[in-house]
Amino acid sequence: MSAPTIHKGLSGVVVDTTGVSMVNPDTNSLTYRGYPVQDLAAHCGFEEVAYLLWHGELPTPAQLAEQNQAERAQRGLPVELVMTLLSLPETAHPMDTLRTAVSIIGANDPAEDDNSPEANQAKALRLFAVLPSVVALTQRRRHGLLPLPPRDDLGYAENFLYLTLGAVPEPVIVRAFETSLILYAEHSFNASTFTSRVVTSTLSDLYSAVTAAIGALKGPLHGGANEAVMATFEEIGVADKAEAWLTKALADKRKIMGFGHRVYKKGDSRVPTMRQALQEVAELRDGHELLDLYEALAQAMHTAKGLHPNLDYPAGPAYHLMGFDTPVFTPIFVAARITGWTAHITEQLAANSLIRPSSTYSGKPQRAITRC
Ligand SMILES: CC(=O)SCCNC(=O)CCNC(=O)[C@H](O)C(C)(C)COP(=O)(O)OP(=O)(O)OC[C@H]1O[C@@H](n2cnc3c(N)ncnc32)[C@H](O)[C@@H]1OP(=O)(O)O
Ligand SMILES: O=C([O-])CC(=O)C(=O)O
Repeated sequence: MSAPTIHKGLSGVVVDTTGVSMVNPDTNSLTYRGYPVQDLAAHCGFEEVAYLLWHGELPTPAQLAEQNQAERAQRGLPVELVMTLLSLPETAHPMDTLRTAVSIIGANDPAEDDNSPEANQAKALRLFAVLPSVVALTQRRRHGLLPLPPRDDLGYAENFLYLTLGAVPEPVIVRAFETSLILYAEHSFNASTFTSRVVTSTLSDLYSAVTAAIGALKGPLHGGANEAVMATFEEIGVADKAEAWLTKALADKRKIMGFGHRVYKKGDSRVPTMRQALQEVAELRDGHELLDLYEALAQAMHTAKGLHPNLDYPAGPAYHLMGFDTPVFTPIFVAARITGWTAHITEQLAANSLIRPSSTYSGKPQRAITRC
């Protein structure tokens, strides 16, 4: 019998179908429920995109109004949750705080184990509504500030920025932020989404699946890269030093965060839209030096390795210029991706099969016990 072929990292393995989104590396395209993500970023709000991912169609004005009303009503954090989150060490990474928050919200939900589509949609909307408050709490705590109460007169992106930064910024910043949320919302069977589907496939609950997905997203080979990109920029300093820095980093066999992708080999479909948003933020926030460094490193990386930036590369500096602290970049990604994760959890449950792949044994041959 010939040995089975092993696909390390499940690379190229098709494990299921999905109707949520399609990533096409040949045409460098990404569609959510059939709509190109660039069109959604140009014409829709993040709340509409969330509705689309959950329900399969863009909302009518009445459907959007109903969702917005329910979302705005659930933005606040219960006092006990705030107290528990503030009891975590100040050194806790905001991703750990976020993961803990989801776990606590789940433990307090009497419908936690109800896996009906209706109950899970209610949980998805609740997490969607509340996560910006948790992200904002983590940034404000870093500055010795208490959380602000959410504002139900503001849209999702505006309220998120207000809660974190203490004021609603210029419309250009709001739109660039909203663009990033739309681009981050969904990306087929990426590692964190797949994690959420694995957990769901055991018929566990939605909060457990999301908690696990947050853990998967935290790693620098996945969502954590948007924070690592900023660390790279800080290490390099100025554009003139990018090429020499890269030569040494590659000689040291370092991974350059924000470059490369498991699926896209000719460039990430979302980068041009986010690069444009970064440009607009940089023009408003005196970010020309950072933009020069961005271009210098991207050019050097292309020359040295033929590798293209992924979405984390423009998102990191854009968030920095908007006023976010680096440790909240990946939590912002969570707040956006909660829409995609929960759409996949619902899809997994609708046609479930336990996810349990096989392996080839590579350990010691069978042997007899001689010691105990
Ligand atoms: C939103 C997101 O999650 S997007 C991804 C964010 N992650 C990052 O930016 C982390 C940096 N990038 C990487 O580590 C990788 O490109 C990954 C993990 C994203 C994809 O990994 P893979 O699909 O396994 O990469 P792939 O097989 O295409 O790698 C080909 C070669 O390029 C190298 N390579 C790929 N990305 C990078 C990088 N960022 N820096 C240096 N070398 C790299 C690999 O080491 C490999 O080299 P080798 O053939 O000498 O071993
Ligand atoms: O698809 C992936 O592997 C990673 C990614 O870009 C995402 O999750 O947005």
